[in-house]
Amino acid sequence: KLYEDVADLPRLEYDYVVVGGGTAGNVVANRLTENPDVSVLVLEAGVSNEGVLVSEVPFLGIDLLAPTGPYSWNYTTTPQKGLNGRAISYARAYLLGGCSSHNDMVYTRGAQDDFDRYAKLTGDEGWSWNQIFPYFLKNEKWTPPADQHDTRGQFNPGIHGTAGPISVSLSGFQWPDFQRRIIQTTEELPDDFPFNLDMNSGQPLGVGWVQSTIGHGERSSSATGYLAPDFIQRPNLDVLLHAHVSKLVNVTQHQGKPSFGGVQFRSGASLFVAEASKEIILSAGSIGTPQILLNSGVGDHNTLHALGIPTVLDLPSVGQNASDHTYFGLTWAVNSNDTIESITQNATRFNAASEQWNTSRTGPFVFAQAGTHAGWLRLSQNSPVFDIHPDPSPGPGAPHFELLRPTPSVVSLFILLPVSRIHFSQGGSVTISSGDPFANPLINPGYLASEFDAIALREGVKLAQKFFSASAWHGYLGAPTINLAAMNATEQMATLRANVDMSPRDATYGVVNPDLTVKGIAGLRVIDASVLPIVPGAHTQAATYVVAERGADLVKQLWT
Ligand SMILES: Cc1cc2nc3c(=O)[nH]c(=O)nc-3n(C[C@H](O)[C@H](O)[C@H](O)COP(=O)(O)OP(=O)(O)OC[C@H]3O[C@@H](n4cnc5c(N)ncnc54)[C@H](O)[C@@H]3O)c2cc1C
Repeated sequence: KLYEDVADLPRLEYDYVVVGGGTAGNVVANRLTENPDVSVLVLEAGVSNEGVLVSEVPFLGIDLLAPTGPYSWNYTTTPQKGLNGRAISYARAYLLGGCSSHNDMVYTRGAQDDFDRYAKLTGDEGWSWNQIFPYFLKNEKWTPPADQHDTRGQFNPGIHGTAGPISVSLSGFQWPDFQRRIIQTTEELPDDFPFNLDMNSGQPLGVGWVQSTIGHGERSSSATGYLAPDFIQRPNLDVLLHAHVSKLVNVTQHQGKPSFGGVQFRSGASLFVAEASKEIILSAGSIGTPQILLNSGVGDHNTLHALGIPTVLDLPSVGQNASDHTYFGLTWAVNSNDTIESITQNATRFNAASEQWNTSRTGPFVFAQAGTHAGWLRLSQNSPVFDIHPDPSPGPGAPHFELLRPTPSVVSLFILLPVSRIHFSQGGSVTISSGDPFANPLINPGYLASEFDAIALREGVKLAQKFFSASAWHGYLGAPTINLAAMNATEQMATLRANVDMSPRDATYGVVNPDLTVKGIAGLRVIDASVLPIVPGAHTQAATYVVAERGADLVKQLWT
């Protein structure tokens, strides 16, 4: 059941307490409560996703991405060396479903090479592409687009799940002229921009149709999917909103290891403790999870000591090695009236679109503004960057960057995502600077921290320009609307992960073992995006879902 007020909660003792009702947390809660003998409490700091129109309507999702507002944690990064010392706003979802309730809904699994590298880095074949693949299918429910258009040639039905909780579909609204030009570009410049029938096959390179976590014209999130009415009504599952977790408490020793028996959280003006008899599972995401570990005395001893936090376990890797994709927008004017702006800046069309969505879940409002297509591309093998920097990608089948978000707009926007972390020392970090567990953490995504990132970004800009140089765009594309030389470069891409890294069981670095248990602590696991050892060359919600699906199985295996 979903609770808004702690006073209504039937109890404060459960088998499992899951911290964070986000993308991963709700998966774990759902799968564990498949067993009616098991009880689970989810503690979520944010608000309900119910009735939040900007979360439900794909077209309006872009409004949610503002880093401030009622559905955001309102974070700011530390000054970024790679951005000339600028600090930037950093969006993180503050509502049930976490980032799956506010993200761009782009569905990308990543490359086979990404997961095979995870298997290598953790020493656990269970994280390899072949063994993780069934979890993609388990998570997904392939759904016809809202406009029921003929999708042949736009995806490969053989690699999609049909019965999972998360709906995935191709766009249910079309921009025919614009889309035709994209496909024409893949035919005109196939060496640089080959067509890829389905970028979710494990071989993402090329340009293909974007798939989104949308079903029947609405956003599909971990809240709407994994906490759907059939699941949230389970008598063994309680979800408490407005429950801001501060730290883990009640330390005892269990088989020679420290163990936390309780989770302290703030609800209203008061503090409460929820107890877990089996495990506490941290699913608070790449910022919340390391912050809670540090608040609890699990982290670098010197940092903790300086802040007056007693060390429970000296684990220096907590919050380190963070990385994020970098976002860079290029814009052009277009000679067309069939644009996003023709809806957003025309009250009559906007209201008509709204009405159409309300009555039939069709029309422009089912379109997620993340774009109709995406391209996953590599630097040329002969690029001089490889003379000064080893190739950071996990293999020849993985991209160095993405060209995303070609949308029929007054501006056509591209995003570039250099994917370059190859060594732990290159990462950013999430840490704390205060003994107050409710103070905002210090978030350093390490944007453009490595020379490789900057060079790859420059090469990506050239590729984006080349894409639009195809004759397919003649007469359509106007002048660039930005002056590249005067640009400040990069905004948040917000796929931050890898600061509670998985590492082999016997490794002296890392935070969690391959089974996601926290090293050196009993009864504590991390199941969210923060455990991925290196950011995948993809948007990260699909990877997070499979981490959570496998993570839940690992918990079940231990306790049954
Ligand atoms: C702006 C933005 C756009 C994105 N777009 C895409 C996209 O289009 N496609 C894609 O694949 N990926 C996208 N991502 C990335 C993807 O959504 C995330 O990587 C993924 O959802 C992370 O899941 P998670 O479970 O680790 O964390 P989250 O989903 O963030 O869940 C963490 C939950 O824990 C809660 N929490 C945190 N701290 C506490 C605390 N102390 N007490 C209680 N609760 C707490 C949070 O409120 C949140 O609900 C985007 C991310 C952002 C931020």
